Amino acid sequence: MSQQPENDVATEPNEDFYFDTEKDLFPYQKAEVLIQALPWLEKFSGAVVVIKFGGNAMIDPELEAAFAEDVAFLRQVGMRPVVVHGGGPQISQMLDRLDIDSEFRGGLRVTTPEAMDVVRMVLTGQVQRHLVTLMNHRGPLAVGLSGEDAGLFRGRRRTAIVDGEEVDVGQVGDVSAVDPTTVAQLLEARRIPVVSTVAVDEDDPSQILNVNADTAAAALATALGATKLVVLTDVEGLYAAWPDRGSLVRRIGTDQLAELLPGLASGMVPKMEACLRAVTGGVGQAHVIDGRQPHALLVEVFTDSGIGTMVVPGDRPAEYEEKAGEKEKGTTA
Ligand SMILES: Nc1ncnc2c1ncn2[C@@H]1O[C@H](COP(=O)(O)OP(=O)(O)O)[C@@H](O)[C@H]1O
Ligand SMILES: CC(=O)N[C@@H](CCC(=O)OP(=O)(O)O)C(=O)O
Repeated sequence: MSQQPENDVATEPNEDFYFDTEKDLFPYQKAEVLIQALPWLEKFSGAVVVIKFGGNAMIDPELEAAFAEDVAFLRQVGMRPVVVHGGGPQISQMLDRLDIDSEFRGGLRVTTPEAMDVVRMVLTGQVQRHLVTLMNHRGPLAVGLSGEDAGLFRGRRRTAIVDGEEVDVGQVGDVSAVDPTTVAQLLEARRIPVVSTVAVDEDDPSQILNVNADTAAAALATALGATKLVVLTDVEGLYAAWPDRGSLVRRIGTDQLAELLPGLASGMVPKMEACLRAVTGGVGQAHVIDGRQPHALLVEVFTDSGIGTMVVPGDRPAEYEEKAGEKEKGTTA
């Protein structure tokens, strides 16, 4: 999806964020940071957090390493992180190398049987393996799973909507059923599951389907009764009037998000749909945050102000950047 034209106007990450904690923080400020984290450490102890890591964030090795550290940190302080990864740019690169045509319609990759082989190979054989190895630098905790494993994801073919018309996009599906047993068992064993988003076709179990990773992350978060879904992307969050930078939404209720959705441009649609589905499905809160900022995940979870866009249940008018107060401490599922 990152190939879409909206990306041309993506905002630049804030360079001021890069600082050296040893040089730039006085010792008492370090203590301040730790103290600020305390209520969140208490609140999220034992919480299941599903994190969607997009293919765009994986292009930068430093960001990837920071992400792996953040996930290890969450696990180390007693949370139960689950990583669901994308890999759109990596799939496109491999399709190009193999000279296989690839295009997106309505935000979904048109997936021929030949392209599906490449999607499966890149997601489970390349991207997932790479993330598992990276995360295991800090201890042998990460275990890779595909949606094909132990009935994790079953799917149904879907079409795309382009200019109001239904369009066939081939072997592309929506998640129709999730069996989270194996993921839950891994969490129980204090492992970190790393999930690729291929689903078995419910109507023809000899076939597999390509599922958008945001959609799959939401389905898994719902099935696990997760406390939080966090989607990392390449923009600060949801802009209500994209690309007007003054319209960054800090917090929004599901009712208002449902009203906003039909007017959104395609890049944000699967992400906001995923947040909406997860929170209406019982996940306490969903966040879209800027994966271009190192340690964005830790900032979101452990600081009072949080970052990005937070989706909460029910009727809450959108709050914009300057109006947002302290982030809401959602209910633990
Ligand atoms: N209303 C909006 N708010 C924020 N970003 C938007 C909006 N509409 C479209 N976009 C685009 O969506 C992009 C994120 O989607 P995508 O590229 O598919 O992300 P990812 O690769 O992380 O899945 C942003 O970079 C931006 O260009
Ligand atoms: C159906 C569909 O479009 N599937 C996506 C799956 C990967 C994905 O969603 O990756 P990102 O999160 O990096 O975009 C694709 O083929 O690119």
